[in-house]
Amino acid sequence: MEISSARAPAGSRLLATPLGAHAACRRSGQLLRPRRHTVRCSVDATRQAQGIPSAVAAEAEAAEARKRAFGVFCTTYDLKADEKTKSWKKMVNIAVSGAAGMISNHLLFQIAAGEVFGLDQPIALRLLGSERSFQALEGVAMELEDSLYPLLREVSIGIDPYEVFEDADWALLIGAKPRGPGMERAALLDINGQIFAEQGKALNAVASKNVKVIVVGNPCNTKYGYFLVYQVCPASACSALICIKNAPNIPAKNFHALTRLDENRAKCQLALKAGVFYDRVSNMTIWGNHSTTQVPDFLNAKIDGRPVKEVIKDTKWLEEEFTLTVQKRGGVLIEKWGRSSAASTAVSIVDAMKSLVTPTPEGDWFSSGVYTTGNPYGIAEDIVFSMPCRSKGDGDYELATDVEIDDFLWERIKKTEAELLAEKKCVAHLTGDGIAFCDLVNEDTMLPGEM
Ligand SMILES: NC(=O)C1=CN([C@@H]2O[C@H](COP(=O)(O)OP(=O)(O)OC[C@H]3O[C@@H](n4cnc5c(N)ncnc54)[C@H](OP(=O)(O)O)[C@@H]3O)[C@@H](O)[C@H]2O)C=CC1
Ligand SMILES: O=C([O-])CC(=O)C(=O)O
Repeated sequence: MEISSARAPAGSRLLATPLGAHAACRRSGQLLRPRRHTVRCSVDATRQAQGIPSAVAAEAEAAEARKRAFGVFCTTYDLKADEKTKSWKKMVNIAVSGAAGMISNHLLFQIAAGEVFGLDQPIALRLLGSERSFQALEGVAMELEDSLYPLLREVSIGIDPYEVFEDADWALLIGAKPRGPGMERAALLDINGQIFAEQGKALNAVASKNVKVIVVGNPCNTKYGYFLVYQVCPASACSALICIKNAPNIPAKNFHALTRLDENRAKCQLALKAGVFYDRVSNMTIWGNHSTTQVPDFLNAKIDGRPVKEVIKDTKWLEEEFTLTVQKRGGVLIEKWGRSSAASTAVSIVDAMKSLVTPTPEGDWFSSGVYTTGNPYGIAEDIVFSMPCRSKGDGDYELATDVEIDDFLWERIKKTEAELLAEKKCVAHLTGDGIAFCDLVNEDTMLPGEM
């Protein structure tokens, strides 16, 4: 294996039995100081080691695809030659930022196992880290190697989003810098905001033009933030808006801010109260921000196909305890765990992706933070706001129109909308909207992880 900043020459190719090529990669032993820290096989070394002539241009395409592969994944294989893989679909490229973090440590293994796309979908994982996390990222890639997932055909790691996002069909933006001791939140917001702006630009430049993007990272990480009650911090909807504005060639509709964890938490609480298993709860909308102003909608949600209010007649509980429990679930979890939800967040990312690649069950919907322009509810345009969505399973979605909004719900929606509009002003310098001005109301802008 070689670490190199140079691209594999066009027309180069790895031809080998799996272990042979791997050994050749490792034998090359040319550890060049990486400019971009992309780990890849040494194509030339492999070729030399195996006496393969340079004129193997026929396989250039395959070599191009494998040029950044890590470890065992730099071996060449022929999907079609393998009986088992003949019915497999075309490879899907999934880029993941924050790949050395806690959430990714759960998520990558679920994706590699086929839990999102099914057992006939080969997968390439492109993992984005940083100088700081690079060694950890190698550790993640090694664990993926050792897991021997049949569907996982490629893994590559790097720290340059322009390399890692190349041809990405999906981009899962999980990484966000945690705040260090003594660091001002505004400074961190700027640093993380810049990262989401850069990643938006990189996606715009090199990803598939129809890439689907799920933004998970909060631009102001709250891992340590729950100690600091008086400070404020925009959430992942804001990161998604920054990405959208920096990726003008990608349809804004393709960007999602994760609120599926909030939806799952709300379903669980309703099931608990009604004394039913959580698969009986449907039509659960989270409106608005992934913050403590989010609105878990008990007006439209159903239990066993009946309106929640017919099953749970305790309106006070629904309006107060249920709502607060969902809004603050992340914080309670941090108190117990000493860190923010990672496993359940990973599961909810799998759920969010599955909701886009499988048809939504008849009559049901799912929540996602999506771009509001053209929304039928009267929510402010040009923000990212969680709303009820339906998909035909083609990666796209439509907003559900068969929803009821009463005065109570509308009042809550306006509150979370006001927060998102205020957050938008805080990142104006990153969205092309002029000079940033931050006047967030502390009490209303905390993430679920902040108490
Ligand atoms: N929308 C939602 O529902 C939720 C969102 N979140 C948010 O998701 C984001 C990621 O959360 P999570 O994965 O728990 O965060 P982690 O703190 O585990 O990871 C965050 C970043 O820290 C760096 N890092 C992590 N582990 C290591 C390591 N061992 N060595 C070196 N660097 C490391 C990585 O950054 P890098 O590679 O860039 O150096 C990574 O992206 C956060 O912003 C969090 O607030 C969390 C829960 C729910
Ligand atoms: O603030 C965090 O990092 C945790 C978070 O978003 C949540 O649990 O919903």
